[in-house]
Amino acid sequence: MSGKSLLLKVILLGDGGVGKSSLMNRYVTNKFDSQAFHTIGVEFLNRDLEVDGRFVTLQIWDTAGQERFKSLRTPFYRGADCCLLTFSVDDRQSFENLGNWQKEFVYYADVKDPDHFPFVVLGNKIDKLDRQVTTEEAQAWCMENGNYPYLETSAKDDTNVAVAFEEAVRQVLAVEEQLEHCMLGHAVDLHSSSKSGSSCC
Ligand SMILES: Nc1nc2c(ncn2[C@@H]2O[C@H](COP(=O)(O)OP(=O)(O)OP(=O)(O)O)[C@@H](O)[C@H]2O)c(=O)[nH]1
Ligand SMILES: [Mg+2]
Repeated sequence: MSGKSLLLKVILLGDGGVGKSSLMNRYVTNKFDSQAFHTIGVEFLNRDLEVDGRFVTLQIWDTAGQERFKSLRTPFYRGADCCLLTFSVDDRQSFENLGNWQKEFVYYADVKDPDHFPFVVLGNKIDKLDRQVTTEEAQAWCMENGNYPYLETSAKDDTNVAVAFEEAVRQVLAVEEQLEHCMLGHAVDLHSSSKSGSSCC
């Protein structure tokens, strides 16, 4: 892989047991453990990938979703480029907690511009038959809370797992391109005599 790889930090958040560790392990090691233990604190794994011609090293941070580990996970939110808000489609409470996870992230990561931060929402365990959250409800939540991309995954069956992490990279690159575009706009403005130029950021 090229030495010009971009390092991106993505963080997986969501209730205990929704499958964050399973998604990370499926993506990085292509393994699934049906008896996985709860995470304590945080763990991270790297994977190199290419998205739309850009070489990226994805540093995936997997956090402990159980409430008792809050103080162990929150110090690691800073510097994240993307946040994957994860719930399990067979666990309604985990879906209803998405807003709390979003708020916890924004607060502890000290996100300056939450409206433009790249969040991606994952509904995991779609292999399960006893669904408690419909695709439409999840899509509606994403639309109302920041127009976030929504993907349904199964770490068990390896459904959409790579697609989800690639979408995270796309979201980060899109924000980056927007910023570059704005900076270019300002640079042009500096040399422009027009005072009515519009700005995008
Ligand atoms: N059927 C099914 N089970 C899954 C899937 N993903 C994870 N699991 C199972 O759900 C349980 C919890 O998965 P974990 O990956 O440990 O969940 P977690 O979100 O990391 O939980 P914490 O570390 O406590 O925050 C384990 O028994 C997994 O095997 C999935 O896509 N389908
Ligand atoms: Mg875990």
